[in-house]
Amino acid sequence: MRVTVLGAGSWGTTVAALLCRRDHEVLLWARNPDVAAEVAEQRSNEAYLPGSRLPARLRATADLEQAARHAELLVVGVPTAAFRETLVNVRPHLAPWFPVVSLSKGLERGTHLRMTEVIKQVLPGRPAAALTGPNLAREIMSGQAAASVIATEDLTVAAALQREVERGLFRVYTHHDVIGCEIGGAFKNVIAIATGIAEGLGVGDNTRAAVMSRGLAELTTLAVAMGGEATTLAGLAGMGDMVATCMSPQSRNRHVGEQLGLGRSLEQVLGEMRMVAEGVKTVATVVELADRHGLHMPIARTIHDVVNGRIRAADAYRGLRGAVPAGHESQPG
Ligand SMILES: NC(=O)C1=CN([C@@H]2O[C@H](COP(=O)(O)OP(=O)(O)OC[C@H]3O[C@@H](n4cnc5c(N)ncnc54)[C@H](O)[C@@H]3O)[C@@H](O)[C@H]2O)C=CC1
Ligand SMILES: O=C(CO)COP(=O)(O)O
Repeated sequence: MRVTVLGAGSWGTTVAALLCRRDHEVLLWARNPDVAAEVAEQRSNEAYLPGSRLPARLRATADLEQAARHAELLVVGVPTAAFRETLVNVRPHLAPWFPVVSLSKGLERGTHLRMTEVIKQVLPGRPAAALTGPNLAREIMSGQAAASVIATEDLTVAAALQREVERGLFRVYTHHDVIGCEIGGAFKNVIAIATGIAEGLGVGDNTRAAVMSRGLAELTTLAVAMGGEATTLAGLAGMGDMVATCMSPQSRNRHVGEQLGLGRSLEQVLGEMRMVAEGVKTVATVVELADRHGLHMPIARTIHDVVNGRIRAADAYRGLRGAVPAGHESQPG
């Protein structure tokens, strides 16, 4: 099958390399022509996957029209801020009907839409799916075992996509709860910033575990309010991804939080990063959705205040002590 992957960052490039191992004809689109040339000619993408050797059969281009015309399956891995614009630009050149898979973990600013909803708006009539789970790109690129979820309402489509993506130690499960899976993937980035702050402030493991557990309660509450299922958030797309992102020094969101916890400014931290930390933007949408649904979300609201400079990270830590548990636990005094 001819597969086009849009976005030659760490995750888009990794998924493109994975798909080559499935014997697909994969074309990777990079916005930056230098990155496309490096992938095509040197078999590397040093800015995003330093030290990794890419498959010889992986092709790359900076020509979006060529990338769109190649596709019999479209995989979109640009940051969420560029997601709609990228789809609008490929739309005139796509053949009809084939499915579109989102790799991106975030929510659209302003509209509050999930990425599969953006796909359905811009490319109506096509099956839209999300590939999500605890999938730190560098580990998967180096061939370590990992599990992921392909989420789409139609399980026949999900099973077909599972067959196209799964390979070797990269195990793919199907899921019908697209809302739960996408909210989990987007919201865990916010909780990773919170655990990063805790890390930077030098707190203990108990505290980080508390932030993660209460964070899981928040993302479950929001997903259910939006029509998702609570059990989804207990799986790979919720707890699994949250644990990987909150614990791993490879996570960009956790890194942002850690640097804030060390007393640095958001501008400084983001200014030094070439890669995206989606949680920084997602948190505003999460708070707006919490307001719309009347949900108490102390961790998300606190991180929102930090990101907007209303409170310092050190004060956020004190604020996080007020995190109100959901379910059977009662509020601490
Ligand atoms: N890196 C990872 O381990 C994982 C990332 N993701 C998600 O995948 C998405 C992409 O992340 P990464 O590849 O890690 O990001 P990255 O920061 O490594 O790369 C982003 C890529 O998008 C390109 N880009 C940025 N703005 C653009 C625009 N306006 N138009 C077109 N291209 C643009 C950049 O040039 C770069 O090639 C994010 O939503 C992220 O949350 C999901 C799972 C794992
Ligand atoms: O989504 C990810 C792992 O599943 C990657 O997390 P970061 O974007 O924080 O690096």
